[in-house]
Amino acid sequence: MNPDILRERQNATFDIEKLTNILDGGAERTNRRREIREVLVLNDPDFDYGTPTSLPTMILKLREYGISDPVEINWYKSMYWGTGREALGLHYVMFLPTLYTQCDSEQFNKWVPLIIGTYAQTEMGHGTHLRGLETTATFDPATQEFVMHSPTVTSIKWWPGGRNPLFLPLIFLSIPLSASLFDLFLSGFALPTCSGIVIGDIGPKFGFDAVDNGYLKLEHVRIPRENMLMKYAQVKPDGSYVKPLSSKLTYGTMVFIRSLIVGNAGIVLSQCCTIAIRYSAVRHQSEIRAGEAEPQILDYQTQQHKLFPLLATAYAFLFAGQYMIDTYNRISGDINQGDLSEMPELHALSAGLKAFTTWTANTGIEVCRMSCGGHGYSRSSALPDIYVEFTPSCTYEGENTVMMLQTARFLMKSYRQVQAGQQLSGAVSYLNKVHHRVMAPQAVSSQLDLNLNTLVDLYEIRAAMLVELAAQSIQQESARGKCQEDSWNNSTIDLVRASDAHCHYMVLKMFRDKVDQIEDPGVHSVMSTLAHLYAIHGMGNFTGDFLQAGVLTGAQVPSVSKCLKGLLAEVRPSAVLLVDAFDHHDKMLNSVLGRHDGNVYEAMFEWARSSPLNRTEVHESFHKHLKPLQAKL
Ligand SMILES: CCCCCCCCCC/C=C\CCCCCCC/C=C/C(=O)SCCNC(=O)CCNC(=O)[C@H](O)C(C)(C)COP(=O)(O)OP(=O)(O)OC[C@H]1O[C@@H](n2cnc3c(N)ncnc32)[C@H](O)[C@@H]1OP(=O)(O)O
Ligand SMILES: Cc1cc2nc3c(=O)[nH]c(=O)nc-3n(C[C@H](O)[C@H](O)[C@H](O)COP(=O)(O)OP(=O)(O)OC[C@H]3O[C@@H](n4cnc5c(N)ncnc54)[C@H](O)[C@@H]3O)c2cc1C
Repeated sequence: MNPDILRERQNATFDIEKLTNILDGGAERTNRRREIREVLVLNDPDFDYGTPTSLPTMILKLREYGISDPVEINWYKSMYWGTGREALGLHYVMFLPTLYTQCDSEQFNKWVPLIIGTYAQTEMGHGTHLRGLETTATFDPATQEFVMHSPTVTSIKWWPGGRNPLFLPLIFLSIPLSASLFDLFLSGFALPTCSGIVIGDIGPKFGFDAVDNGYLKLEHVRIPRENMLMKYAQVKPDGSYVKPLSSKLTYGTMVFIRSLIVGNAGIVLSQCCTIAIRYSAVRHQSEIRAGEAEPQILDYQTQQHKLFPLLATAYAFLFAGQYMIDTYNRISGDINQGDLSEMPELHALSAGLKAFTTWTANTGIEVCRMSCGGHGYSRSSALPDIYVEFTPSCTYEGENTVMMLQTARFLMKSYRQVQAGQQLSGAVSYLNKVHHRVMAPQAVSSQLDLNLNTLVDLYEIRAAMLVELAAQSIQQESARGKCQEDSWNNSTIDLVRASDAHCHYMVLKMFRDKVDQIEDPGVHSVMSTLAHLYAIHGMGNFTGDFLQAGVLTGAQVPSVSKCLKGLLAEVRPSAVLLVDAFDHHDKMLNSVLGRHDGNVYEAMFEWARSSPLNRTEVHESFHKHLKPLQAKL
């Protein structure tokens, strides 16, 4: 083991295993995760690490081991495929969940165990604006069939992931039977038997190469009436239409995956922090004091400033992911029982946190890569691949700006309710104080109060202030004679800013609530330091907001920076131990820089030598091209 890494792991001030247990949701979950990793994957003789041929093996193994819990599926898949993306991701996170949530019982029993499928919603002309989708589904009572058709070039289904030419069971979103509703259909196609279908691949992408995103053009293709997913809406044999309790129930799968993406952003950021911080502990470069040995780059304050706030953010997003999926499970359970009262709040929370966490993690991955210098740019670090696989999450499952505006819509509605004298509950209950001016900024002391509860209050006031400013912008636009829609559009910068601040407050509050639950003194102490770092770093990035909200004075601004530097120094001794607690296995990280033993240089040389380019001392291209050319000179 590298001596630097060894030294970093001495004198731990907290129990790493206990922190790993907290991240997993308990010691039993940690044991189960490791059992899946060590016994069911790494020690499985059939396991051929991450090669495409192992995909069918993985599916059969999941069934053989009876793994059906979504989280356990993800543990197994992420061990199997490491930081890459496997071709069946969409099957697991969209196709199956849609069948689970939108099929009636007869359809569920008929389809769920049997098929692999994709999710064809986006069209060439519309991805965000679902009410603009053009694919039609016209019911023919004479044959009891739906006629599926792509009337225009922009209606061609574009992007369905995992469009395996042999299996084409897919979930459709199609123009509705009635003007504002969407309905889901299972195609049941199996090529090449169906005529009227034109499919293909949309071509090379930025990344996401394990997934073959395709296109699908339908020319009056007929499918049985029974292929409409009929849990919430039905078309009767006589063609009569039974509307769902809410037209937004059709959007349920997107809310599910957005809820998963929040925690996934934390996982991906924790992977990158593991790589960058372990590497920074073994990389020596330049000098701090002339004549002395080159220091670990982790001892440079700028390197700590790059990485430690991201480390705190990774923990924050992992805890937010736990809160998000628990909230999703609770509210979707109520929806399943017909209680849709919290569906708007679930939509607003999942949409906002999906955008907030992916935007932040996306930027953070690049900071981790650049903090590793040239070796960070090498594929051996795994950081370029992680970035290329993660970055589309800012676009898919709801483009982030649009998602932030959906959250803003909920915040504006809530603000109006407070203005009308209503008492709010849930995540927006802090807006009640705005109305009664309880949010009047406290007379802040000359010293910045570092108590975590105080910091949460300051973020709450900042969010409330920005919500009020956005509402006032809309009101001012209306007062200038703008229609409601133009007033909204002319305020969307303010609206996104308000949603971002609302999500930032929510994430810090979740982090603080999780820290409060930690009983072990050592773990509580180090987590409390990270939560402070998360809050103070955000205050440094958005100082203007806090000044504008009147909760920070110009005289206090220098103390924010001073406090930040102190927290960075406080985290330094525990940095490697904090990434060890994420418990990412070397095989899954697949990173020369992030190895648990820190033996980077030896591994890097072996990695380079294993390249096909180095299979011979002199590359064949010399003999084939250069030598004949030289002979002619
Ligand atoms: C079972 C096994 C599971 C195994 C799981 C393993 C774990 C895996 C972990 C891996 C995690 C992450 C990896 C992810 C990899 C996934 C790869 C994904 C590939 C990509 C796929 C896709 O992109 S699929 C397509 C996605 N497309 C979208 O998201 C479209 C976005 N657009 C929309 O959602 C809507 O158009 C929009 C909401 C923007 C507007 O809708 P619209 O109907 O126009 O509504 P509005 O007019 O704006 O508003 C009207 C009112 O409706 C309310 N509302 C809107 N949406 C919802 C909703 N979803 N729920 C509830 N309410 C909604 C809105 O608030 C308005 O209400 P108001 O009261 O009138 O204000
Ligand atoms: C890797 C990847 C995999 C995908 N897999 C699938 C899949 O399996 N199945 C599937 O159905 N789809 C899939 N998609 C498609 C994805 O869902 C859409 O790309 C996404 O919903 C964004 O829609 P769009 O592409 O139409 O972008 P647009 O909505 O056209 O966005 C372009 C710009 O317009 C802005 N904009 C749009 N509407 C508004 C508004 N109301 N207010 C302000 N600004 C706005 C956006 O902010 C953005 O800046 C995938 C996409 C990617 C990148």
